[in-house]
Amino acid sequence: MKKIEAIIKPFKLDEVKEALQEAGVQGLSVVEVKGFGRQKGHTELYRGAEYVVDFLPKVKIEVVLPDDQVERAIAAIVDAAKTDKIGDGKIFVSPVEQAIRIRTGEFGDDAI
Ligand SMILES: Nc1ncnc2c1ncn2[C@@H]1O[C@H](COP(=O)(O)OP(=O)(O)OP(=O)(O)O)[C@@H](O)[C@H]1O
Repeated sequence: MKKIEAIIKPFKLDEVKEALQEAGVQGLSVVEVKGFGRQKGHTELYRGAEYVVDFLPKVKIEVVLPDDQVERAIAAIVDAAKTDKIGDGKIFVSPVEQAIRIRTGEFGDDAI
């Protein structure tokens, strides 16, 4: 299993969620975050206003999925989240040791 953490522009959340569902993802978590990337010091548009990039509001999607779904999910996120402007976001992938579905007691891929 792997965990994908995708930090995206907030207005792209619905589109990315739908793309992930189409790619077979069964569940995910969303966290509101603030951050900056390499482009600090530049300005970025957020809801029609121009911000000097310090800490910009972003949304982080966390999804744990079987190894064989990772490539498809990444492609779905990139496709849905891309605007070709700075601040489009980043995707991080890390290994997950175990998952447990509390109600049923299932483990591993069966629990996702
Ligand atoms: N190395 C990192 N570690 C953790 N979070 C990061 C990292 N880089 C970027 N982020 C998070 O991702 C968000 C989006 O990054 P952003 O797209 O601005 O990166 P960038 O490198 O400047 O790319 P771009 O050139 O497309 O703007 C940041 O606001 C921050 O929350």
